[in-house]
Amino acid sequence: MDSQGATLPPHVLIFPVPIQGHVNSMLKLAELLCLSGLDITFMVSDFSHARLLKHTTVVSRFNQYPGFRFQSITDGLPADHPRVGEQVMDILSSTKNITAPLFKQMMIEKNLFASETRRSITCIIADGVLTFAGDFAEEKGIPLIYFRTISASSFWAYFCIPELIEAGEISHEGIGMDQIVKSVPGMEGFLRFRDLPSFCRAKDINEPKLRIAESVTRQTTRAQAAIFNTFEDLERPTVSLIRKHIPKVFTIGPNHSHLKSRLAKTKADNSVLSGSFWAEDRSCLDWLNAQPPKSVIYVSFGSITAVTIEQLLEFWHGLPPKSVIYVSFGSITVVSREQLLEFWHGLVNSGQRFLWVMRPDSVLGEDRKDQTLIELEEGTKARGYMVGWAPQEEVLNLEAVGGFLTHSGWNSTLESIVAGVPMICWPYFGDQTINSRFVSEVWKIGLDMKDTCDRKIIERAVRELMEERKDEFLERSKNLAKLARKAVSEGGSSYNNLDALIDYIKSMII
Ligand SMILES: O=c1ccn([C@@H]2O[C@H](COP(=O)(O)OP(=O)(O)O[C@H]3O[C@H](CO)[C@@H](O)[C@H](O)[C@H]3O)[C@@H](O)[C@H]2O)c(=O)[nH]1
Ligand SMILES: C[C@H]1CC[C@@H]2C(C(=O)O)=CO[C@@H](O)[C@@H]21
Repeated sequence: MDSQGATLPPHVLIFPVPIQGHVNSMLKLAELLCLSGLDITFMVSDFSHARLLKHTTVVSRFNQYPGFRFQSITDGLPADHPRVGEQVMDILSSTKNITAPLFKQMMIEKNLFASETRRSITCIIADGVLTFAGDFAEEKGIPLIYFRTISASSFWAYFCIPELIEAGEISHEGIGMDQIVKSVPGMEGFLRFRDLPSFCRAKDINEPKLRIAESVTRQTTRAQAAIFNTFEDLERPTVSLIRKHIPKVFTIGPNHSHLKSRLAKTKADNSVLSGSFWAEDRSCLDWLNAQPPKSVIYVSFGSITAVTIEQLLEFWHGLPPKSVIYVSFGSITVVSREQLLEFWHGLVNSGQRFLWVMRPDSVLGEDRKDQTLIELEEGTKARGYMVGWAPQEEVLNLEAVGGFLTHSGWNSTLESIVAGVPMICWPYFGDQTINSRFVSEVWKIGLDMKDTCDRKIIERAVRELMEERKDEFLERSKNLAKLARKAVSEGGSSYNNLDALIDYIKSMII
């Protein structure tokens, strides 16, 4: 590097798993690093890139940062792959088998993205699940930091899979799902078998999902450091245990709130960029603003969850009168035309007002918003509101929203915590089953109805959250929200940890 090059900033490659929840939090990290003047190459799948270009303002947003570039690459799945429900797991094998060799070739051919104005990559921040990015970093001697986008507690439970297997605590048949798990240190008091990450619900200890979760998590220790989208006051005991295995752990979250806090110091506009893969319908904000304070429950199952129509009908029938419901099936759910109609009738017959998020492409066999959906929208207007995709973070911060019925994806959980909104959790898979246990038993800011989908249970849960125990839930949620905001403000733990991370990245330039 010549004398001019010596003054160039570090150049970080950020590489998320191309799924909504992962891209969202890693885009926020990218902007946080851009604000500190680092050069960033953000590697994203062709599929997600096209979605971002179509539905967000990423281009104009990142044009403000001359050191930022997108680089797209295939996710290895055919264009028409649904990327929803359980099938989302295909992304792990397709990226490993197809993306990995292309990534390696691209990195070599492009000389690690070096140019006149940019160093070659000085550090890779890879999604903790993308082990091939770690292999490449190791092979080329490039400093590696893993960013696992789930909670520290979920990560820790995955990390303890070998101990769970050793203690015979994986195959819980005959033991009972409500028995307490003993082999996850720090969680002996409250973690039941049903709360373990869903991949631990294996009949056989050699089940591929279990073994992949174990190996992917354990290999994190080869990185020089790890980043978590969490904050010390939220998960301190678990983070301390992780630090015994990975000495450099940077807790810098909640990323969306941290970005807002940093933008407020440096830019006139501190609005946080949406990384939505779908077009946000902002008209629901006006509708929500017209509702009484804390009267609305927001329902969203994130971007991967797939539910059956029977389960959905149970939800709608169970909701109490005079509560307004926000309904979102996230980005992954698909239903048939017939199921959709059944669902809609169930919803309308339940007599509730609701705000319903229904993606136009979520009806199986329909590529466009067809007549059925238009009719449903019309019919829904009488009782509520329907949108294709919501600006969730903004929705949660509106005065009208008093509860969030969520699938407990980690971003949704953090967004609800920052907004001080109590949750009813209906986890679908993976890390979500742990998150929901922490919401109900550790932070006590909501209810966990995992493994049930019964109208009576739902009705009871909604009444408990929105009426009977409303004040205590709101009080604790408000307190936790304060701690989250403190963490990302100047002098807070996440704020300081981000500064330390940036110094660390600078120190790694060879
Ligand atoms: O109508 C909607 C619904 C969702 N969102 C956003 O989409 C994101 C969804 O993220 P998350 O809540 O984490 O759900 P998933 O997309 O399902 O997340 C995947 O990735 C997460 C992070 O690894 C995991 O915790 C989850 O289990 C996994 O399913 C959030 O930022 C939401 O604000 C919207 O903007 N509008
Ligand atoms: C594709 C899913 C398998 C594991 C991933 C994950 C994680 O454990 O980091 C969380 O949620 C899913 O999006 C990912």
